[in-house]
Amino acid sequence: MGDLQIKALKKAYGDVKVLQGLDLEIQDGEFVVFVGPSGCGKSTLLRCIAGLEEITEGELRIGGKVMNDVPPSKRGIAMVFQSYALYPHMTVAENMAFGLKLAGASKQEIAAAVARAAAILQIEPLLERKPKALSGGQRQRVAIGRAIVRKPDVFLFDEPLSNLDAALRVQMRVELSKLHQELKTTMIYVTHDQVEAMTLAHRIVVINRGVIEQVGSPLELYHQPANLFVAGFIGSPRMNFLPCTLVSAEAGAAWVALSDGTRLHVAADARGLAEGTPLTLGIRPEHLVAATEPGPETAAGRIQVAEHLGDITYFYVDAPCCPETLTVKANPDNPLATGSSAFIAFPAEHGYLFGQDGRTLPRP
Ligand SMILES: Nc1ncnc2c1ncn2[C@@H]1O[C@H](COP(=O)(O)OP(=O)(O)OP(=O)(O)O)[C@@H](O)[C@H]1O
Repeated sequence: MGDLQIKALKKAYGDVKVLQGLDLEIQDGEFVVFVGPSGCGKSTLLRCIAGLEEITEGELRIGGKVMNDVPPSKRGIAMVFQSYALYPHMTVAENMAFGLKLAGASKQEIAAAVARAAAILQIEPLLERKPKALSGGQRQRVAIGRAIVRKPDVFLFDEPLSNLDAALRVQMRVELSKLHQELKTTMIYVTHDQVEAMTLAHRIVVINRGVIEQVGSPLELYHQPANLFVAGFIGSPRMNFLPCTLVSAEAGAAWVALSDGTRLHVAADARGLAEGTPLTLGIRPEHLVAATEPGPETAAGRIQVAEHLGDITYFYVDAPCCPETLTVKANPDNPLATGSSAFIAFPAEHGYLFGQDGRTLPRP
């Protein structure tokens, strides 16, 4: 069975603590994606699961068995790397067969497994070629095929698509999703590409500095980020953050003042915090509204750059209410242009307030 339990897992290289005591459960058949900024420890966690790195402290179970001291080949896992790691002197078929051959499988078994994987990945016409005669996307398919033939309980993917061009990434992403639907095997996938994480995962694990910040479905993380870090990490372009102070709080609603004095109403529960408490207001680009005329609760600004992408327009707005440039996602028929004055509205129901500890204040 491909279920995993990770308990208080720590990994250190000498004095460098890379993973700081992680707890995580993964169900059999789940597609789980680890995301986080460069150096946060996501590959290290994957390599600890694979057995390529020793676990410093804590416990890893796969299928109920403690795996801490079990060698990689006995863990029931297969790993696909960014670099493909194919043997250049072997054909595609030989590359795919190699692991089974080492494990002592019969010729018939090997042939059947290779044929099945080749059919799933639609690489039958390539079986007799050497890796150098394949495109990047085809090589990655062979690397995945090599993992499939081993019928692992758990697939581990370490940024498998990052060497491919944008169009091929999209295509392979869809294929990986289909592959998972077909095999229904647990998949654990590391990426720094948010779109990959959002589209592939049942659950995303957001890691930051060796700590899990939040675990949840893509839309949970998007709509209910637990803290400022997750709010800023999930979603592209990023959520806008504005420093503000608390003016007053009632059940499910707070008034805050931005740095230019603009007062806004936000659907968040700030009761219990003192007036004047510094907070951060977060609001996503698609929820800000840029208008030509002022309205109630609008802040004045100027459009620094308007990017017209056809189906949508992005406005980058400098406004005294915010030290950072605001990003506004607008309809293409919005008449504002580079250099225009703009009035930015912050619909209360779409705002998030973050406390000084970075945690999201409760929302109604
Ligand atoms: N063998 C090692 N010795 C010392 N430090 C290491 C070693 N391997 C990794 N690290 C450190 O551990 C941290 C986490 O590395 P890891 O590769 O897991 O990050 P990551 O989140 O996968 O980043 P990226 O997206 O850049 O690959 C980094 O700060 C890295 O420098």
